[in-house]
Amino acid sequence: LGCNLQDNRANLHPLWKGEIDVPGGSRQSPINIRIRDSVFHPQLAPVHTQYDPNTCLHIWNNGYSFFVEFDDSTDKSIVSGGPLENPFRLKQFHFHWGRNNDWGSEHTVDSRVFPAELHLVHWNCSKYRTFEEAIMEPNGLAVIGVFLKIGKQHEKLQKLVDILPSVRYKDALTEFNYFDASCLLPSCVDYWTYSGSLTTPPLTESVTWIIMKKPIEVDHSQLAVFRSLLFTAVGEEEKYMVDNFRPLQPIMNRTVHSSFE
Ligand SMILES: CC[C@H](C)CCC(=O)Nc1ccc(S(N)(=O)=O)cc1
Ligand SMILES: [Zn+2]
Repeated sequence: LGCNLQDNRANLHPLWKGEIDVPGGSRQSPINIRIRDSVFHPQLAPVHTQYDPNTCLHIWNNGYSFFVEFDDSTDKSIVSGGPLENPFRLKQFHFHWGRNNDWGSEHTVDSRVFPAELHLVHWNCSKYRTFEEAIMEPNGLAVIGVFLKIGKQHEKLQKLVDILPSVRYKDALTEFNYFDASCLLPSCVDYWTYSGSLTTPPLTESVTWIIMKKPIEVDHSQLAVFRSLLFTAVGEEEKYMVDNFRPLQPIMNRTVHSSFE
């Protein structure tokens, strides 16, 4: 009971003026993944991504993160397998990161925090007609989460890092085409999966989360460029886009399943 008797003042997040907890929410994200509490599911096949680099459209700074958006009018870029009954279409990917390398991820693993986390956002095109419709449905979205750790430079990510200064301000948008998002996935196929929510408004409980066990490596200078972005629009008092992660939410009566033993 302690978790939802939290002092609401403690939940006021600098990014949002309102409360963080959705009153009555029973499957909110992010959560701490306790490895020893996760349940191995032998039927959980590897997740299969098939991304067409030509479906990449643009990058935009939406004031929370920067979104790399894809053309989701066809089935050219999809994720299937794993816990998913049918293919889901890639809509966008984005990241969450900290003001330094000591924190920044949304999910944690046995309370270990990573300096950043990538989210590849897909929607259930077999059941719903649009992304906007799918985000309101309990099985509408599938988000692949990938942890980032500081290590060697991620060469394929550099193409994205180099263009970030062009979306420094909130609402800036720049054309960005031909990017293969699968280069951001770790080589290890192991993952955890659980039912959760969007981690920014509208916080809807519509996400099947697929959290990859292994992180990808980026170097500190690449993350430093993420931190040069702004939450604020041109003409506003500049606020660096950092710490754009949501606090951990109560697991309530959910089970995290693993695809590996
Ligand atoms: C009015 C609704 C609008 C269309 C939704 C735009 C959108 O994409 N929101 C979104 C997506 C992913 C996450 S996360 N961080 O992966 O859980 C959080 C928020
Ligand atoms: Zn996210």
